[in-house]
Amino acid sequence: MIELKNISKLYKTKNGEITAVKDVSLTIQQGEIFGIIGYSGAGKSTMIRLLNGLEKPSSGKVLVGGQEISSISGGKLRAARQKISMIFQHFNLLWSRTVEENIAFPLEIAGVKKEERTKRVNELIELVGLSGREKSYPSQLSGGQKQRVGIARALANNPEVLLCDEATSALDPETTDQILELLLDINKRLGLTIVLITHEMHVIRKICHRVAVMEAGSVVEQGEVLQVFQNPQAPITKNFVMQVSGKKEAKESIEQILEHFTSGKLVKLTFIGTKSEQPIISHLIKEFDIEVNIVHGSISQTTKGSYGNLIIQLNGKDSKVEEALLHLESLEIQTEVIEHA
Ligand SMILES: Nc1ncnc2c1ncn2[C@@H]1O[C@H](COP(=O)(O)OP(=O)(O)OP(=O)(O)O)[C@@H](O)[C@H]1O
Repeated sequence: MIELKNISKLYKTKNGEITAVKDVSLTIQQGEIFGIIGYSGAGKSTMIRLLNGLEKPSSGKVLVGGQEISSISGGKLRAARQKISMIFQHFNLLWSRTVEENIAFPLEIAGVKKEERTKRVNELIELVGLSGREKSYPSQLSGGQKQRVGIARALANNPEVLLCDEATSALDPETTDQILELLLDINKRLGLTIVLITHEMHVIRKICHRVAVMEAGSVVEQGEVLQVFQNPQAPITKNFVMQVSGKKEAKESIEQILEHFTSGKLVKLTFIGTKSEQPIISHLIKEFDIEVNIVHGSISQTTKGSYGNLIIQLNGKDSKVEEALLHLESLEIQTEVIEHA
């Protein structure tokens, strides 16, 4: 759906040249949610502007739906950009227009007739969960509701690609989750390709299928989200993964328990892509007649299953504990005995 081939973008400034994007190649599949993560100045916004044709690359090619966005201009570019929509960190709504008038705006520009426009606006309001707020002004809405308007407006002309520019960075954690769930739902229902840029690994974990990590203009790592979480390579990726893995707390918990550790085995379980519905712990207790104490846990959901670690203390007959460990391995949960008394 989207292909970036050896893209570089240089800016000439008074103090010399700045390379905002350096030889980036990426392929984003149709229907995929693809995340680009990086700290401030990594080149994420420049990437978004290259993707929607607002900027031309200094070298390389940008293809969206087979069309080379980076080499067209004028009417052709405007037509191509109709397939690419965008939502923003600060929503960019028209403050003097109501919710329904904001959503109708791109339809008016596209010359859609009044009757059809009203029908489409109603569908979109329903889709983003804003029924009852049609006549409200943006100033009367919460941040989450404003972003819902932004999403509805972005979807008005049935785009093929939705670009999200730090779309949840201005929202509190709970509202962030609600908006991310809405994006996931829209991706599933409409098969829309979503590209999002963010500095928060939580956003990547929650909804992305694949991720590219950017640093100083380059993509330093890319891959399936679960794989990147499981085995981050670049130091910056390790930092991002730490944002959500709770590793520091785990270390402290282990140190604390080791001080008083007198019986059983202390085992670290690593879940990668495990189905969270499985009642693993209660099954261990019932089936193997052992005691299980949870010492520390940090398990997160990704679109491809659970990811994370659980540190448990197992007490019981040696043979039963061994059987329990074998059982866990049969469920493709990695086990590592950290300590035994
Ligand atoms: N129009 C421009 N002219 C000159 N330099 C620019 C321009 N746009 C971006 N840059 C520079 O390119 C680099 C990448 O900027 P960019 O805004 O793409 O990063 P970012 O990852 O989006 O960061 P942030 O989240 O802070 O916006 C920075 O060093 C920035 O100063």
